[in-house]
Amino acid sequence: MVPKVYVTYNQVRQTLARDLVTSLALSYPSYHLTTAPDTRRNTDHPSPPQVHKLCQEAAPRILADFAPNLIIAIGGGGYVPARILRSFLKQPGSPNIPIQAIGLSLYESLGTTEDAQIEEPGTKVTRTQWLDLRSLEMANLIGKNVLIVDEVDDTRTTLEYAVKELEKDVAEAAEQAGRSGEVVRFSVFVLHNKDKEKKGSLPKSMMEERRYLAARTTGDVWINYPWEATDIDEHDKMSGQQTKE
Ligand SMILES: O=P(O)(O)OC[C@H]1O[C@H](OP(=O)(O)OP(=O)(O)O)[C@H](O)[C@@H]1O
Ligand SMILES: Nc1nc2[nH]cnc2c(=O)[nH]1
Repeated sequence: MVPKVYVTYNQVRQTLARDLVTSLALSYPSYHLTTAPDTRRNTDHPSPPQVHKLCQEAAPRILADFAPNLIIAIGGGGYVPARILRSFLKQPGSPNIPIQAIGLSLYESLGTTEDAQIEEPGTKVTRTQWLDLRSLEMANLIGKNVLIVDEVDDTRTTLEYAVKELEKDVAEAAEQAGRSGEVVRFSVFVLHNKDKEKKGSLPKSMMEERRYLAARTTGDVWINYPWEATDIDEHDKMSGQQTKE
């Protein structure tokens, strides 16, 4: 059998860039030419057990400090971490913490980059699903603790939108119920927070009261989560390579 050799688009791009710089350097010897650092070159491939363990590790702090009565998962990326987390937050003798979902979308694969896995941020957050805050169950939330879960905090645009809009809607619902003095205490959990300049921001009180928790802080790398993989064996291979590196 002929062995398969995998060459990624990034390797091809890097090789072409290096060759171009070499030939330009020959033509323009008095210039110092070099390839610019490619911040998008790096990708991360957390494995399913790694994702599981990030949730497990965060659960005691979430229970102790946030004590959530409800989890709101930001779909699609927040669904899986929220569900895993629920198992670790389950207390003997108490029911599971319910999960509600909101659907927000900022990133799309436009198919314009060479690396089809890396998506481009859009310019605005689109609501694809929202909560009915006038419902009886939601009215029960007034005065309670709500944990918002997403998988990644990149530019923070999505989280800013989610927190702002939820706070606004909950305040309206509380007013309508004649309970405007009672607030909902929102906290945030993400698997990964990228250490970069953020476009969005979260309420000062949330940060000061440490109601924001990221299981890991990473560089500005594109993270390929296992639930997005269309070839899980390939994803598994990439995770394995990273673990060895
Ligand atoms: O910090 P930000 O720059 O806002 O990016 C983070 C958001 O981007 C992704 O969502 P996406 O818009 O891709 O939707 P999806 O979860 O349905 O894929 C991810 O799930 C976060 O919600
Ligand atoms: N899957 C994934 N979605 C994102 N949305 C914003 N940043 C990321 C990322 O690094 N990975």
